[in-house]
Amino acid sequence: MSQKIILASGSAIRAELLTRADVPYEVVKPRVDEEMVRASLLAEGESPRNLADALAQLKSERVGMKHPDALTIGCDQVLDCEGKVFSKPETPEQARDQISALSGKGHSLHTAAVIHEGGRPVWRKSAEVKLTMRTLSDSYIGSYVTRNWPAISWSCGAYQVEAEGSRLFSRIDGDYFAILGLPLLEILDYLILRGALET
Ligand SMILES: Nc1nc2c(ncn2[C@H]2C[C@H](O)[C@@H](COP(=O)(O)OP(=O)(O)OP(=O)(O)O)O2)c(=O)[nH]1
Repeated sequence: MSQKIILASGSAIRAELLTRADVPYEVVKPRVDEEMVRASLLAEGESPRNLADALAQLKSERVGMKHPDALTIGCDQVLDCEGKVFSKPETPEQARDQISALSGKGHSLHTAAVIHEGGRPVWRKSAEVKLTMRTLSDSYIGSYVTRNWPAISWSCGAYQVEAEGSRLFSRIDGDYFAILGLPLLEILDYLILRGALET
């Protein structure tokens, strides 16, 4: 019986990526007030990269402490555009405003994952993806949001790069899976190294 793997995340896309890779795992959603932690760390001047790492660690810890024998994966993703941090849009209007703010510019997605076992973090990975968004017309942004709401409400960038969102970008530098919120290949590497997955 291989070691239990827990995904401490409510993210459907993260779960989908593990399922598609045939990883045996359970989901246990972390009870963390992300917005409060995010606001306080940003107020202290924390960088987007370190913010994502701190939140990923908090989520993996919160769940992992209750499952010390498991490998518990916590994740987080922060979008940074010219020093402004964006979160998942709550309304189509917020999605339109957010995409308008990113239009014609570059932004970074900072994706972090931390694995917790036996009461402590045993592995971590941070990945940055740089994305260059085309200059988009207001009418296209409006129709994009209308066509893709509410699916894009679960993305911190208000886009789904695996769907119509690919049209928004002229260039992407970085790992595709990290855009979707999970440094998948690096996590699989570690799970194989630990003998939790066979190859
Ligand atoms: N399907 C899709 N999801 C994306 C894309 N870009 C970002 N995301 C998702 C991945 C994450 O679920 C979400 C980033 O927000 P968080 O890191 O706070 O995760 P979330 O609140 O979804 O779940 P969690 O905090 O782990 O319970 O955005 C994309 O292009 N396509």
